[in-house]
This record gives sequence, C-alpha cells and structure tokens, in this order.
Amino acid sequence: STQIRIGIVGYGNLGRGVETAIALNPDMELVGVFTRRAPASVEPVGAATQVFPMSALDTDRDDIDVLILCGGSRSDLPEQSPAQAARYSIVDSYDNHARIPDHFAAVDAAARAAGTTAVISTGWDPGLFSLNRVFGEAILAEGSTYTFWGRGLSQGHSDALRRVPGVAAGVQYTLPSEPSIERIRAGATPELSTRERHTRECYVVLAEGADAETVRADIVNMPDYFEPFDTTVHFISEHELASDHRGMPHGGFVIRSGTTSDGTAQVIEYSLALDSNPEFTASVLVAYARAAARMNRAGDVGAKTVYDVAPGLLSPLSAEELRAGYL
Ligand SMILES: NC(=O)C1=CN([C@@H]2O[C@H](COP(=O)(O)OP(=O)(O)OC[C@H]3O[C@@H](n4cnc5c(N)ncnc54)[C@H](OP(=O)(O)O)[C@@H]3O)[C@@H](O)[C@H]2O)C=CC1
Ligand SMILES: N[C@@H](C[C@H]1CC(C(=O)O)=NO1)C(=O)O
Repeated sequence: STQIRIGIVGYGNLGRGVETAIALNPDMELVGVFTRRAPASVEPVGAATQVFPMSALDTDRDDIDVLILCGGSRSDLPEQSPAQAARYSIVDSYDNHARIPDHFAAVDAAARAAGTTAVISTGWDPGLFSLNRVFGEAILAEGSTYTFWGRGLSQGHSDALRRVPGVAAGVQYTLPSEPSIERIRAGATPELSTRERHTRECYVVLAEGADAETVRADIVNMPDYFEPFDTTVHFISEHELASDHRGMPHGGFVIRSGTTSDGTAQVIEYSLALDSNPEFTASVLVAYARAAARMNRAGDVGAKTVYDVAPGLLSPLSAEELRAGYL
C-alpha cells in the first residue's frame, strides 16, 4: 500500500481528532483504533472505523506504519510510548515539559533497540510553539521570549485532574495574565515568574463520597501541572459540566522581542486561535506521523522531537515539489 497506515492508540478527545484528521489526508489510511476498554463499549465516530483491544498490537503486525498515541500524558504515555516504540514507529504528544528528557530517554532506548522511529512531544506546546521559541532565539540573539496560552481548555491539565482520586469528571482552563500581555505588547520586557504569567481554573464533578477539600488539595499541589500556578477549583454538577463546558477551544502565542543593533527593534510572533484543541493537536500529530514513516523508511531511527524533524517531511508534497512551489 502506498498510503501511510495508521493505528490510533487510545480513543478520547485526541483519538477522535486523529480519526477525523486522517480522513482529510489522502496519503493516510486508518487501520483501526486500539483501546484498553472493551472494544464493544467504544463507539467510533466513523462508521467504518474498526476498534480493537490493545492485545491486537502484541503480535508484530506488518499492516501498521505508525501508531499515533492519544493517551494522557499524566499516566498513559509514560508507559505506552516506550512499550509501543519497541514494536512500531510512533508519534505522541507528551506534554509534561519537566519530564520530557526522561520520556525521550525511555522511548529512545526502546526505539533504537527495535529500529523504529518515535517522534515524541509534538502538538502545539510542546510542538509548534517549541519550534517558534527556538526560531525566535536562534534568529534574534538579543531579546526576550514569552509564551502565553488561553484563555482555553488545556487537555493535558484536564487529563491530569481527572486522574485525581475522587474526581468523577472535570476540565481545566488556562488564563493568561492580561496585564503582563499588555506590558509586553507595549514593548516592555519584564521578568515574569510562572505564577505571574498564567492562572488555572478547574471545574470538577466530585465522585460519590469523595471529600472536596482533599480533592482540591490533591489538584492544587500536583507537581509540574498545578503547583507552580495559582489554581482555583470549582465543584460543579455533572449537568453543569455537560451544559456549560462542552467546547475545547484554546490558543495562544509565542513572541520574541529583540534588537539587531542599538535601537533597531525586531519582533517575531506566532499565534494560534483554536475552536478545537483536540482536532488541531490531532492534525499536528498526523503531519508528524507522515514524517515518522518517511524517516523510518530512510533508516533514521530512535526518538525524535520536533527539533529533529526536517519541516519538509511534514508535507505530502515531495522535496522537488516544495522547491518548485513553496520556496
Ligand atoms: N502537545 C500538545 O500540544 C498537546 C498534548 N495533548 C495531550 O493529549 C493527551 C490526551 O488528551 P485527551 O484526548 O483530551 O484525553 P482523554 O481523557 O480524552 O483521553 C485519554 C485516554 O483516556 C481513555 N478514555 C477516553 N475516554 C474515556 C472514557 N469515556 N472512559 C474511559 N477511558 C476513556 C482513552 O484510552 P482508552 O481508549 O485506552 O481507554 C484515552 O486515550 C493529554 O493528556 C495531553 O497531554 C493534548 C493537547 C495538546
Ligand atoms: N499541552 C497543552 C497545549 C498548550 C496549552 C497549555 C496550557 O493551557 O497550559 N499548555 O500547552 C494541552 O494539553 O492542551
């Protein structure tokens, strides 16, 4: 098959987004969804989408070029990414920034031993915003870089709070500090602590019999995800969650503000405005799955981040077509 054959591991917001994104890419073919739940309990969006148990991946299938891992970064991907990279080329969106080096090492060991290619921590942050932070600092050596997210729904933080014992369901919104953004847009380059850049608001449905104050403490003190931020937790009903918190919009921007000589100001800005965080992130994962398949065919194995992937490999066009039509 000349198409790139994709398996989706984990069928949540991101898994559904990947299923939809694959249908928009004619060079891609969806082999199926692989879930830890009973397949019969998982209702795919696409009528033709097949759902398999994880055990269907245990034999080294030769009908899958890349697995796109759509589990949660808090506790699924640390186990699933190294395990699957031992058999298949993979792409994941692992986004616990503090632990990306550890994740890279674990996946790299598995991928090198198996001769697979594993692009980790892609999406938009980490991912496209990471690339733009590096572009900004590589090009404007003198300057300041800022990243702002939201106001919007962080899937990583929403997944993380859903893993807390006593949480039946919930979502997390990230709010940027508007005063900080105004100062920066006015040309200031303030030193801002993590706490001064964003606050986090959680909306949680408490599980039957759980203690609200214990759940609140477990969330706000969660290392990496919530502890470094001023975080508030609101307890709401299942009905309120279903009616008031359905959308998953998000967005943000990376700005590099610097000078190339005295008084010569230069500003680079990259921004996203997303109706659907999962559908956008899924679209990034699908493009990086194309690159992973090509890199593996070329014998370029091991773990990769977005810094290691040539941008042209993301495009369905050939290098010649890109040279002729896009430079
Ligand atoms: N780098 C980036 O820019 C971004 C990264 N992300 C990452 O994507 C990750 C996944 O996000 P998201 O898809 O929203 O997480 P979900 O909570 O929707 O899904 C996570 C996993 O939970 C399981 N699951 C889903 N629905 C149910 C259910 N109803 N009952 C039981 N289990 C369920 C699925 O596994 P299974 O099918 O095996 O049960 C699924 O893979 C986030 O943790 C985040 O880290 C997200 C956005 C951007
Ligand atoms: N990884 C994030 C994508 C962006 C959003 C974000 C945040 O709101 O803290 N950080 O990075 C997500 O899971 O949505």
